[in-house]
Amino acid sequence: MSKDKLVIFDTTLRDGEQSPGASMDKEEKLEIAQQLEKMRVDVIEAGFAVASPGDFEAVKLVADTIKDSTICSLSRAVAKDIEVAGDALKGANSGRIHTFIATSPLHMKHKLQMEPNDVIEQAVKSVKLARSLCDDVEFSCEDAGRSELDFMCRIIEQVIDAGARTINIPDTVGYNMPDQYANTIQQLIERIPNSDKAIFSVHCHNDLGLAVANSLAAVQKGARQVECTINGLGERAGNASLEEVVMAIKTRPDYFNVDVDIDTRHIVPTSQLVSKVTEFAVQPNKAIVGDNAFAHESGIHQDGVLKNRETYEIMRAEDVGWANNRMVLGKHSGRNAFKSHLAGLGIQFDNNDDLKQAFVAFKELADRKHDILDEDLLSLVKR
Ligand SMILES: CC(=O)SCCNC(=O)CCNC(=O)[C@H](O)C(C)(C)COP(=O)(O)OP(=O)(O)OC[C@H]1O[C@@H](n2cnc3c(N)ncnc32)[C@H](O)[C@@H]1OP(=O)(O)O
Ligand SMILES: CC(C)C(=O)C(=O)O
Repeated sequence: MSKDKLVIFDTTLRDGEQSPGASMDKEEKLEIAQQLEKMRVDVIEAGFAVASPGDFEAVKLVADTIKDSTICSLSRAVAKDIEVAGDALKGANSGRIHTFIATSPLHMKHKLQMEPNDVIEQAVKSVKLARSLCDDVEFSCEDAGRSELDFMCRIIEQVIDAGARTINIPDTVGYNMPDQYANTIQQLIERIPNSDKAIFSVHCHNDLGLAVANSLAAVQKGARQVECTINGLGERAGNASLEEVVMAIKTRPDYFNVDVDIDTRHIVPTSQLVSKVTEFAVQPNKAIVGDNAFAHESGIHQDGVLKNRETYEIMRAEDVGWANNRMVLGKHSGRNAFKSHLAGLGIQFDNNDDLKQAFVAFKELADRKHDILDEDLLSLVKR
């Protein structure tokens, strides 16, 4: 049986850009969008067109240039925002207006200062306006993670009737636990009478480090779009990371009953581009795209990987865009990796005693020095 497609919606250029210090100009956004298109991302949220003249120009440039991915602009449930988003998207091959309004009691009372029924009315009006400008409309219940299920059922049923074709359920403040969030998605799909007319989407924040876990749990309960960002960039602690979501699905086809179209070989180059443009370094131990994600320094691991990579690697470095996996010689390394590395430098040992002696000298050096370079090894062997 063929698997359902999971839509990958990248919001690096919108929610990612909301990280303090990560703002991008239109040329930078276009360069990243081109890389995302190459990777075969389904939807690229290029910005929030009404936010500034520069962001309008950026969304417009991306919409006018990118042909293979759908280009999206965010907008509040406010007529002007929606009209400006529609204007910016006019040149798109495939455009999407994404409109949102908060649905949690806290946000409605204190931030919007609106009655719940008025929130529903404004949402419906906004979706209708967006549909008059664009066939593809997404609606988000902001702070869905702290919203009441009955109220979300009411508003979502009505926005679907008004023409929204993607319904996004953001855990805006990263408050939910995986089973709780997945249960919300399942309940919404089961209880909303017209839920079959829309794709349910998830958008998770990482305040408790659960953004990817929550997104994947929701996929198991029927979500068919995941909103995510490269390197997990995003407001506060960030969003679900695209590379982690995609590689979880690719690596565990036995577990997930969905598939993604992403060409994963572009993941590392895209991560490096986003890091260069935003000047946000990627931590070395970051899954998939960190420098150490496919590096081994411990002797037992190195020995295993030399015999069979699968002993300590669940993915191939080459499949996500690294040139290869890496063996790093250091204080935890063992004789097998040491010997194999020196063989790569053209050095063979005549007998076991020579190897033993060189290895003892290497361990002494590794206790003193952080990074062992090939020059260090060569001079050590000469001695
Ligand atoms: C969870 C998220 O990531 S939501 C997206 C967050 N991203 C951004 O805010 C980035 C872009 N934002 C901006 O450039 C500006 O905030 C703008 C242009 C949207 C609005 O700017 P301003 O008009 O100066 O309003 P300001 O930002 O101070 O306040 C927001 C106003 O929008 C209202 N509002 C907030 N969300 C919504 C919504 N989804 N629909 C309708 N109104 C909303 C607030 O209640 C507030 O209204 P008030 O001015 O009557 O009190
Ligand atoms: C506007 C929505 C999609 C959002 O970014 C959030 O709630 O975090």
